[in-house]
Amino acid sequence: MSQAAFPALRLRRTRAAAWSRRLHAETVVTPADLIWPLFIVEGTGVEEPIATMPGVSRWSVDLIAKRALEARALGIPAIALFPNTPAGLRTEDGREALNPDNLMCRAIRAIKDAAPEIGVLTDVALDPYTAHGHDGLVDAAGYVLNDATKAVLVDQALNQARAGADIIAPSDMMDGRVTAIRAALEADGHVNVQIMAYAAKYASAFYGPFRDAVGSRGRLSGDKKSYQMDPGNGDEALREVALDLAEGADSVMVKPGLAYLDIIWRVKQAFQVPVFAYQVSGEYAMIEAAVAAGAGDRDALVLETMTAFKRAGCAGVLSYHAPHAARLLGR
Ligand SMILES: NCC(=O)CCC(=O)O
Ligand SMILES: [Mg+2]
Repeated sequence: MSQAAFPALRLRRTRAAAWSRRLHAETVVTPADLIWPLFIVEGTGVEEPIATMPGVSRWSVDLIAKRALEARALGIPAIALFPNTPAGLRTEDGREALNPDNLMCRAIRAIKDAAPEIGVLTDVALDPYTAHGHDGLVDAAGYVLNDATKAVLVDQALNQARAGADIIAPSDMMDGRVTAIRAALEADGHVNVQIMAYAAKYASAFYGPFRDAVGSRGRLSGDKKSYQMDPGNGDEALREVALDLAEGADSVMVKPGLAYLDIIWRVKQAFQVPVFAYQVSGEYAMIEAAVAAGAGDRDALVLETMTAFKRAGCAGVLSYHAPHAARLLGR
């Protein structure tokens, strides 16, 4: 294709006026692109601020229902739930994950009562329930067992679906769990419950504040490198995504977000499926730290990062800044 040369071609011409910039925008973010992750804690009327995530709190079940109403008012289609399980209920086998009256299930029911039109995404992994802070069952040497964990995750997913979850999101990185969860959901009648697989989840340093939020930081022995991915690996991410899609995932996630835009792009180009990014706790904290230091403007940083995720190919973004972004976008 031949194109004009300067001065016939001036790329600044279409940037000169605001109306024209809007007209030529290639990427548009709306509140419908957002999923809002929320932390749940026991009690009534409880809001517990999370020190490493200024502006983010844990909420008791009654107040979580209010957040769902807030999401609805802001045009946010879905929320994601993460429980801070009381210390006394954390065990080696994480069995509280299977309790039909656990914090997660009570929160799902409260949200479905208050705002049934809001999608509820639930995390499948054992880390908020285990005494050792790992996502699965560990053997005597501290290795996270794949197949034994997978069996528990299936029961955890069913427990969530029976409470009313709309999207089951396995974040554990065990091999083969999507097949097993899909089969169990079908057999139990949950044919329209979706699976969003955390397909390419990296062993990242950006999860620190999240571990504070769910209370697993001090517990974690060792690291998660035997199940989460090496940050240097890109081809392997495509294999992870291919496997989860073949197993029946409806959508896939790349996590963390901003440092992995190339992975999002490669996944979208290779598979043309719905890809979601998780802008994780450490990314949230970085933006807030920049704002607190006077080094950046929150509104601009939030909107620019959201736009970057969409440009890279995302169908949507899980972000702790979701309500803030929705407020900005709804103006
Ligand atoms: N399974 C969910 C997460 O691990 C979230 C991590 C974060 O926000 O840092
Ligand atoms: Mg996998």
